[in-house]
Amino acid sequence: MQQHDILWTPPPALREHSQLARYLAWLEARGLGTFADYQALHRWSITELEPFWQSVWDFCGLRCVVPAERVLGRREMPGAEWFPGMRLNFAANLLRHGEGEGASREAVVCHRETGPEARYSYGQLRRDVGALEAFFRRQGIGCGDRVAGVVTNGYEALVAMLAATSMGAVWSSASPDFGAGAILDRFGQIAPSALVLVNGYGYGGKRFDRRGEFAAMVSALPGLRCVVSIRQLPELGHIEAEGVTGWDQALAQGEGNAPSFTPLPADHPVYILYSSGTTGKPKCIVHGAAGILVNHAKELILHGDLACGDRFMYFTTCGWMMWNWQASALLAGATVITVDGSPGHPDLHRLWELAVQERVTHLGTSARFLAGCRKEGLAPGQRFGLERLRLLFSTGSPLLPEDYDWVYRALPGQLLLGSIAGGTDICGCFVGACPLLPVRRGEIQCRLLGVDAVAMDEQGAVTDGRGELVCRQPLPSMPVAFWQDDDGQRYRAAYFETFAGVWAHGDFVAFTESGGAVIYGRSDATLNPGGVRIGTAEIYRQVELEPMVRDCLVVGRQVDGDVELVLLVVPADAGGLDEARRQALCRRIRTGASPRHVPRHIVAVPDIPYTRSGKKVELAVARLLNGAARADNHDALANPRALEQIRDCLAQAGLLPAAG
Ligand SMILES: CC(=O)CC(=O)O
Repeated sequence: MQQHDILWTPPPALREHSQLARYLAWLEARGLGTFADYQALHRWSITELEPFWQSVWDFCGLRCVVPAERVLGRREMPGAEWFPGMRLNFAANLLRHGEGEGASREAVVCHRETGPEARYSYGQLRRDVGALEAFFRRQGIGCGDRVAGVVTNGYEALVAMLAATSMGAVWSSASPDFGAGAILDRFGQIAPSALVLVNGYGYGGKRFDRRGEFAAMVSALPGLRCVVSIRQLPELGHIEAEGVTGWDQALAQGEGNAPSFTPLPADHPVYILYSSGTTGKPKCIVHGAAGILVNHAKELILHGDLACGDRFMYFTTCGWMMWNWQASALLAGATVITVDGSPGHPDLHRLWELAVQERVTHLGTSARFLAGCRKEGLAPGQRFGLERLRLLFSTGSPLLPEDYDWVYRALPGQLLLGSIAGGTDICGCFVGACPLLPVRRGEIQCRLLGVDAVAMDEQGAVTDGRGELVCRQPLPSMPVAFWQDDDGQRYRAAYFETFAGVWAHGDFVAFTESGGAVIYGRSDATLNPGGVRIGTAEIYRQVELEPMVRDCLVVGRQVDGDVELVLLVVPADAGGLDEARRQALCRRIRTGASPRHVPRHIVAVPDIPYTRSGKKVELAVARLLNGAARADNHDALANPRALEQIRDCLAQAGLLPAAG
């Protein structure tokens, strides 16, 4: 199989009846345009930004109380002004399908490691949102306050977010497996007035009691006016701290109240998300209501072909923006199936089994999970059928061509594999899935509608080759601000310093002739041996195919004004890394990529460090290798010990600079 070979073509049913096909007919019927193909539609969407985004709003039936005076006021970046004059409520839009007969439709199904599954209708969800909002208001929480959650991916997290955003409070969440330090690094900056907390969580068949640490954390957040505690571990009591109310009690106190759905300006903050914070305190990224709504409607309804009656399950934690994305599936009237704990417990079949049991139509996971399934030789299609699955999303890191092959070998051929990429910064995607385009091996299908993305070389010229992923025009879901960044200096520094006036995302990318995209890794981790720019994913693509390798990471070591590549490898077995294996790895890299990609050093290590949302931590290792005394923020890592182990291995290999 070659890179870019077609693995899937849209069947006639999608070409005629998908939401995107209906949208095309809708545009034509309204005289907005007739488009021969997706590329023509995309061109229109970036040349006519205002009619395009208005058409998404209208086609998806989004609601506002006062319409906008126009779609775009100021259009310069940073600072583009979306939907000036509009007044709307975010939660009202997510719950709009729960009205009238919609009340009985299933809204949320929760699968937990720590208890039986639970099902909730849209009617129940609305009632609980109204009750929790009323409870919050009685505690003096209101518009503009921050409501923070340390919660698992389940029903309570959705209720709390909707209750907060219904009254105009800002929702921000972390996952309970974060260390208390990592949570305080985040919430300590935004000073929440309310905190919703679990007493512990289950992961991989084990139960983790977090009451002691979380009680201490409550004391370290002085602005709190109320704390709601969830007995995620039902055999344990609530967190013992001042002002704690149990979840059921809080709902009982507010029972009988409907959500207020307070109308607010388009840029009113709804979410605060965080950068990974591996090299310092996480940045607090503030997202606005209308921007998230219209962008998620586009991504989920048009690109994801999600509709009322569909069943949507994304494996995520509340510490990753894919949770916020998943919540927006309610916008389409879909049923959201939440899963907590480990995707690999009791084994890697868990997600596939749940997908069958819950008749899931849209399943989302990470490239790492799919690679794990390939390596284990799973064949979920043969084992479970999975005929209802229409779309499989993958993100978190670039999906290997071999994993495209695995998907179309091991899963039913009808499904669209939607590799998507963007991130926390836009709480969405620049490139991703399209039901009207073929899926090509190793390639993300397209630039999304309304996204004017190109690759730029280091001089700021658009290139057909590999370059920095930039977005040349504003997107509604670009952040409205960073928290406590009144002059916008940190915001500008994060995206607008590489090239003036355009958003540089920090990914290293190439767009293909057919309009698809291949991501080669983070651009700040690109390697420059002999002046040739190499994306880290180009090397992972080769190395991770070797059965002898369980995991790997590559970084550049500065030597005499040049860079030499250092490959860290976690061997898959007790065989370690002898000379024959090293040579085999080098051979594969040389033939699969190029001689330039071959590492100068290969070092065996016990583990590779990951962020809490599952990304390899290249920068912290590079800093270590190039003389930083210590990585800045161990709390940001899922497995901080890995960094210490790597330091020891690098020292043993004589690769660390002499102290002093
Ligand atoms: C959509 C994404 O890009 C998600 C991520 O990888 O963080």
